[in-house]
Amino acid sequence: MSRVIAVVNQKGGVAKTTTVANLGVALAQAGQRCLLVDSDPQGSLAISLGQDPDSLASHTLYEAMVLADEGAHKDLKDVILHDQQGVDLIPANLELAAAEIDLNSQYAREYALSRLLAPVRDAYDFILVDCPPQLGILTINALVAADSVLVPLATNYLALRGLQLLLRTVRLVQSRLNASLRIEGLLPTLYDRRTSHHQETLQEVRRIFGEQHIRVFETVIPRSVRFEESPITGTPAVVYAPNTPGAQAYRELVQEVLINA
Ligand SMILES: Nc1ncnc2c1ncn2[C@@H]1O[C@H](COP(=O)(O)OP(=O)(O)OP(=O)(O)O)[C@@H](O)[C@H]1O
Repeated sequence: MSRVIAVVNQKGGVAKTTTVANLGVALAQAGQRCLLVDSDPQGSLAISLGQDPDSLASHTLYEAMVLADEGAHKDLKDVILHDQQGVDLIPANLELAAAEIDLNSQYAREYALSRLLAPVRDAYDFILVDCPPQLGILTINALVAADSVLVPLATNYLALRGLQLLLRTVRLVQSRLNASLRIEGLLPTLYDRRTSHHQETLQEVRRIFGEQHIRVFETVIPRSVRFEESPITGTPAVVYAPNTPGAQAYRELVQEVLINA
C-alpha cells in the first residue's frame, strides 16, 4: 500500500511544486514506485516534468476527479502519464480551477481524490500530491486522501506567519475527516545561509516546532538558481543539475522520508 503525502502550504511560491518534482524523481532514483498528482490549476508540475499542460486537453485530474458523475468523465488510467523522468504523473491545467465550484455541489466532495486514488494505491510506494496555494476544497481533498502532510516552508519571517492557520486546518481535518492524518514534517526551503535573517528564522522554526513536537526535517533546501532554470529544461534539478547542493539536499530528504516509513 502506498504512502500518500500531501505537499501543502497556502502560501504561494514556497517550493511545493519543486519539492514534489524533485522528491518524487529522487525517490524513483532510489527505487521507489511513485505517482505524482498535480492538484494545482497552475499546472506547474506537468511543466517541471516536460509536459505542456495546455496540450493535455481533457486528460487531466479535472476530468478524472471532478467530472466523475458526468459524460465527459475519464478513467484514471486514461489520465496517468507513465514514466515521466521515472515517475508517473496525473497532470492538471487551468480547468481544475473550476473544481472549487464543481466539487462544492457534489456529495462527499471532500473524498473525491481519496476515491479516485484508491484503485492505484497498491501500484505505488509513494503518491505525492502537489496542492494549490490556498486552503480550499482541492487542498482539503488532498488532506483527506493523505497519510501525511509535508509542508515546504521558506525561511523568512513572513513565510512563518501563515503556518498556524495551516496547522489548525490539519487538526480540523484530523478531527472531522481523516483521523489517521499525520504531519510528515516541515521542510525549510529557499534557504540562503549567508543571510542572518534566514539563519535566525531557521533556528526559530526548529525551536517553536520542536516545542510543539512537530518534526522539522534536518534537510534544508538551499536557494539556488538551478531550481528556477530547471523547469525550462522539463527536468527537475535532481536530473538537470544532479551534482549541485540543491539536488543533493533532495536526495537527503529521500533518506529522511524513507526512515520515517
Ligand atoms: N531552492 C530554491 N532556490 C531558488 N528558487 C527556487 C527554489 N525552490 C523553488 N524555487 C523557485 O521558486 C519559484 C516557486 O517555486 P514553486 O513553484 O515550486 O513554489 P510553489 O509553492 O509550488 O508555488 P505556488 O504556490 O504558486 O504553487 C519557482 O520559480 C521555482 O523555480
